[in-house]
Amino acid sequence: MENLSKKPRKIVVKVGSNMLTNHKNRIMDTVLQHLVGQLAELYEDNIMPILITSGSVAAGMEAMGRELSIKDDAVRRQIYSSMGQPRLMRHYYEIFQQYGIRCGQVLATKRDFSPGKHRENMINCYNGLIASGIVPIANEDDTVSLSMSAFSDNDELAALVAELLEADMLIFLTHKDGVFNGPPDAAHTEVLEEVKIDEKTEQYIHDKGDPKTIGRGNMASKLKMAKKAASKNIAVHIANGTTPNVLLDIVNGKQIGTRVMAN
Ligand SMILES: Nc1ncnc2c1ncn2[C@@H]1O[C@H](COP(=O)(O)OP(=O)(O)O)[C@@H](O)[C@H]1O
Ligand SMILES: N[C@@H](CCC(=O)OP(=O)(O)O)C(=O)O
Repeated sequence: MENLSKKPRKIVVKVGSNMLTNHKNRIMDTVLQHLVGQLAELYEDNIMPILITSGSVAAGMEAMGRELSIKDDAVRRQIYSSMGQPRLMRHYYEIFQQYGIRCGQVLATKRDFSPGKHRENMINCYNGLIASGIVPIANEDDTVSLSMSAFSDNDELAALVAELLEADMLIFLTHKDGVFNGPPDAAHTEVLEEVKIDEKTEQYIHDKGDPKTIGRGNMASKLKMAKKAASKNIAVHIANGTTPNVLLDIVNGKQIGTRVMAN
């Protein structure tokens, strides 16, 4: 069992689209309530959560349906995320408000992390929010991201933010219980408790994610980004976001999901 000698003060939590949506691709308010309830508990314990959330495209599809007259896939994503992002934020804003906690939105493209003025600007923004007691909620700015300035997915955004802020912990919450040693839904496979950064993890990846789903990442990208952050001495975990109290249990050192560790 992990034994944290002191509790982390800054935790980046990344939430994937598949965890937030049901099989009809509708955002599940109960999942958001459970998530924000735990973030609020951390906040009250003087641990600042920084939330990286996917789900804008899903929230846009929920409102528009899939029947857009526009056929270009890139433009369709722009339209869905443009409509969906404020809907997603409304959910978060209202739930955080129930706990008396303020939250603010940070949308970024990869250019915002390039060294120099952009990066400084990003750091100032996060530090300003954190110093003001406002929980940052980040997503990729899908409406303006061009492929050359796009993150591979929000797993990359989460790792970059964790590094940028020198976070103590990075937690990827997804809809699987962690990294499995084979196809996650097969009877004989189980969750790996630990993965080391120099371990050959390709062998564990069963597929590249379901192309029909609305997210963009997959377990391969999560592992790559998890290893990158772990190599910078950030404690990294991958776990199922719908497991009761998963965040609080991880922070309190309980073995849950997969921990990605430096060697
Ligand atoms: N070894 C593995 N362990 C866990 N999940 C895996 C593995 N190999 C492939 N996957 C797939 O990776 C997907 C998780 O990534 P994804 O759906 O993109 O999550 P998110 O929306 O949280 O970013 C799951 O659908 C799962 O089927
Ligand atoms: N930025 C997109 C999500 C992109 C993404 O990385 O999705 P996911 O693989 O579900 O974390 C959105 O808000 O819909």
